[in-house]
Amino acid sequence: MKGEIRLTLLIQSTKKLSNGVEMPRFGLGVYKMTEKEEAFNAMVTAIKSGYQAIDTAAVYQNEEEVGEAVRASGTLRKELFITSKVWNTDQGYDETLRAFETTLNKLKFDYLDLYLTHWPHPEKFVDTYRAIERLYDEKLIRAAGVSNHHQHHLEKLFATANVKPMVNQIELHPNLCQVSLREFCAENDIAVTSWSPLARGRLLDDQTLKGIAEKYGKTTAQVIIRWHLQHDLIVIPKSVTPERIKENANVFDFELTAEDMANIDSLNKNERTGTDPDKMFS
Ligand SMILES: NC(=O)C1=CN([C@@H]2O[C@H](COP(=O)(O)OP(=O)(O)OC[C@H]3O[C@@H](n4cnc5c(N)ncnc54)[C@H](OP(=O)(O)O)[C@@H]3O)[C@@H](O)[C@H]2O)C=CC1
Ligand SMILES: O=C1CO[C@H](CO)[C@@H](O)[C@@H]1O
Repeated sequence: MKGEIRLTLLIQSTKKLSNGVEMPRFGLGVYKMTEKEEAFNAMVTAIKSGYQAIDTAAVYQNEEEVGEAVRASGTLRKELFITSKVWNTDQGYDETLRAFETTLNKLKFDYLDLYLTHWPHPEKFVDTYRAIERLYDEKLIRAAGVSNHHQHHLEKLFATANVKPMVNQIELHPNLCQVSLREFCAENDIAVTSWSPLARGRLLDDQTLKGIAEKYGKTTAQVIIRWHLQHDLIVIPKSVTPERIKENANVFDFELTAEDMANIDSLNKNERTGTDPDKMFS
């Protein structure tokens, strides 16, 4: 019990976004949680274990379960940070406003903490973000952001946006370190969230990571999550397995040395598990 309380306190570390909103550095990703009961149980387990953030999207088809899990968790809505995203087929100004309303209705919330353009649709991402800015101005979302945006997409947004995106959620893990995009985001005060932080499980048998994990008495997943946190990234590992949900959160009681951070950095191969945003719509 004592250990659980300690873990809960430790995982409540936040990153201050450019507008001053505190975003939890650690949360639960819920992609592929489409089986309703499994999704609901995983989300409740996470919140009860101290997770303060959930990352969903309209296309994940589990926004209802997110809302239900929040209400069933015994944690106040305002203690949690919920992100969702507008899917590609709903992009455009009016379409995004409508999609947001649907999302809010599914969640049965009266606001979202963060809303993102899921992918930069070449003809529509600027208008999509304009709608997200309107939602921000109307205080329906606490922070405005994007996902899968390269530097050139962000530069295009900067030319028209009144408010720079506060977050860019991109694929990022030791095989895809995204160094230059991370630097560009830092220069522009855009927080970076790592999606597929465990490379969808593909990195868990890596020998370098296994060796480092052994040294700290941690698992490979915990070492990777710690690597994200020490790089000032927001990290949202997904798991439906109760033990793993707890394991992934148990990363606040050790620190990787600079040498181990550099060893993990050296695993970079610029290798994606998902699609390059520039190829998503071609
Ligand atoms: N913006 C975007 O375009 C995208 C956003 N995302 C977001 O990022 C989140 C995370 O990315 P995701 O693609 O889900 O992949 P992750 O890198 O988080 O890996 C998830 C996989 O790793 C397994 N796993 C998790 N923890 C452990 C552990 N401790 N030990 C062993 N295996 C483990 C899970 O299995 P199991 O569940 O069976 O336990 C699952 O198979 C998504 O859920 C979503 O919220 C993801 C993709 C694109
Ligand atoms: O969030 C997501 C989950 O993964 C999907 C398949 O790769 C992506 O298209 C989507 O962006």
